[in-house]
Amino acid sequence: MGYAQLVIGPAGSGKSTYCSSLYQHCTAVGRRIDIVNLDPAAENFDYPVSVDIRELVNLDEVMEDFNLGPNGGLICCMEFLEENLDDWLAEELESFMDDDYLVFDCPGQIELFSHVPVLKNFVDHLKRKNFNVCAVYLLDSQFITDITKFISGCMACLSAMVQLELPHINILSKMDLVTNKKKLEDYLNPEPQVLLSELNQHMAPQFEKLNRALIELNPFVRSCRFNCFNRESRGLNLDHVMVHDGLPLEDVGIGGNYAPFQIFYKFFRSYLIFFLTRFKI
Ligand SMILES: Nc1nc2c(ncn2[C@@H]2O[C@H](COP(=O)(O)OP(=O)(O)OP(=O)(O)O)[C@@H](O)[C@H]2O)c(=O)[nH]1
Ligand SMILES: [Mg+2]
Repeated sequence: MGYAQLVIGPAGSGKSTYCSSLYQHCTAVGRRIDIVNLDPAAENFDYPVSVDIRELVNLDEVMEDFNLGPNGGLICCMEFLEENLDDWLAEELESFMDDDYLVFDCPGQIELFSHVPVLKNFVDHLKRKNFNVCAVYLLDSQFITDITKFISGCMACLSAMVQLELPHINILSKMDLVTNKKKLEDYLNPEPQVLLSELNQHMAPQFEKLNRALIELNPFVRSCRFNCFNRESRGLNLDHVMVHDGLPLEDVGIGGNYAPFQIFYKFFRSYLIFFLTRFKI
């Protein structure tokens, strides 16, 4: 059985920097990891790249050939990767041993973990190849400067969790940039009622019912738990995020059973759509 970590999160959230810190950490403790670049648009790396999607597909050529912009081009590249899972990727993965630990540095297009099924199919492929996979979701610490930003960041995390159905670890990145550390605890393991009252304070009264429904959604509140990280890796023991090789994942994120999440998520989505159409927001 091999081990894999999918590093995801919005554009610029610090995924590649995190991969590089993880690489340095593992080198320092004498543990081997291999980093796979899955971002066809990436140019510079602070870590040695073991497998590179750019050897399979070239973003500039795709944009030119199909007359696409950078985001459309990237999705097209990822779909090409999906078509080549059984040959190109399978061949690349063959060289890794049973106990190897792979870290996938993913592109930041939010579509990839909201509704485009490419990453999900990619994960399923890894599982079929006997990899034990977890997702590490990075969210920029600027999301905690304001409760409404924080909630939208958490909803994006939840969307990735529900899509990928993987053991999931949330990490707030760039913690060195947080100036007001006083309220940090409130965000790392938030109390639902505190979130609710802050949301109500920051939003117009017509949102109160929606805010309550959101906070009462237990899985949603659970998705709001975060670890901290900055590029000097202070504040997060990086061993913690590699814990899924053998230890119970429930300790670090959400465990394997996603059925309740999906039911809640679907319920919440219909509630949101109903609310938005009913009140013409
Ligand atoms: N201050 C500070 N800046 C950081 C930290 N981590 C990353 N950055 C900066 O944030 C920017 C984006 O970092 P990347 O690691 O390239 O982010 P990414 O998520 O890989 O970006 P994409 O691949 O383009 O989606 C860079 O300028 C980094 O130097 C951190 O811990 N602290
Ligand atoms: Mg990157």
